[in-house]
Amino acid sequence: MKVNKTRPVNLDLQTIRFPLTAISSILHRVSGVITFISLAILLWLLNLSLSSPQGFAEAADIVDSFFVKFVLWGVLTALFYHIVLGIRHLIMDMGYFEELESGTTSAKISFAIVAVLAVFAGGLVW
Ligand code: HEM
Repeated sequence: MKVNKTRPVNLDLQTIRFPLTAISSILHRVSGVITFISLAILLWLLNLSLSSPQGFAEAADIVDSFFVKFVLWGVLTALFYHIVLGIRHLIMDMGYFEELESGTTSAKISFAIVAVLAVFAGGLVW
């Protein structure tokens, strides 16, 4: 087969820019995996806190550190991201926001909603 050697080739990763819709999609997968992994840890923590008064004190002690609170905030934010962008996904499955322009706008609006929910998550954790 004859190959056209003059066709444009772009392998310079520094010049490749992902569109916002692609970034929102990748982060949706990442947030789903984070939610899946953190579920086991959160269920273990819930079980510990419900096991006995000492268990509750132990669980409260674990959560009472900046690092753990920061991780909990990240987990909650990932869950909010997954839910908000998941709902956007389901709306797109119904045939809306499928064009580049409306898809980019809906991604921006979803990001803004997640930012508000991330602040709310911070209020819950601290
Ligand atoms: C425990 C809760 C949840 C976990 C662990 C979870 C995890 C995941 C994972 C790992 C994926 C696969 C992502 C991929 O392969 O691209 C996924 C996809 C998806 N999730 Fe969730 N999810 C949860 C809750 C939710 C909720 C509450 C919604 C509601 C909006 C939702 C909506 C979706 C949608 C629409 C997809 C498909 C995305 C696509 O087709 O690319 N998920 N989820």
